[in-house]
Amino acid sequence: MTKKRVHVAVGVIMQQRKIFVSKRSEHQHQGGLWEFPGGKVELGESVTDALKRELQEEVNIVTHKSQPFMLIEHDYGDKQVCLDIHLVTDFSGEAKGLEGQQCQWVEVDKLHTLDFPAANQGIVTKLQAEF
Ligand SMILES: Nc1nc2c([nH]c(=O)n2[C@@H]2O[C@H](COP(=O)(O)OP(=O)(O)OP(=O)(O)O)[C@@H](O)[C@H]2O)c(=O)[nH]1
Ligand SMILES: [Mg+2]
Repeated sequence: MTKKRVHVAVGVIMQQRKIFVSKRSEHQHQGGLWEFPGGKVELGESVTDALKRELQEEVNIVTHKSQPFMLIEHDYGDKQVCLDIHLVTDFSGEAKGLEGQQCQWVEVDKLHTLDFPAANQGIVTKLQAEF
């Protein structure tokens, strides 16, 4: 049986050494863990467009500038994901959870104190090494 493989646009929203994170709801895949906002890239959609759409839908911001940061392939067993992670360096609007999810701005230095899905470990490590 072939496993589902999902291409995900993920946004690291950064402002003055703080990063905006939200909590996945319990019923979602990897529920109850913190995440960088984002979601699935739809058929025929570019990653940049998917990122812009998801960030507007989930956390209320309009992305003006983003740049590729890293790509992570991870197999959860029940699901295989390809996280296409982008740094969001310019946006407008106040970041807030539009889907009832808990959100917070967290210092880069404190990112490792939050519980993220396993696939995110590499993102936290790279962010703390570079910023
Ligand atoms: N958005 C996001 N998804 C992540 C992260 N890390 C990670 O493993 N994922 C996985 O990526 C997959 C897709 O993301 P998603 O659930 O946000 O997709 P979506 O917004 O389109 O929502 P939906 O599932 O309700 O349609 C999930 O299986 C999720 O567990 C992360 O930091 N951010
Ligand atoms: Mg999502």
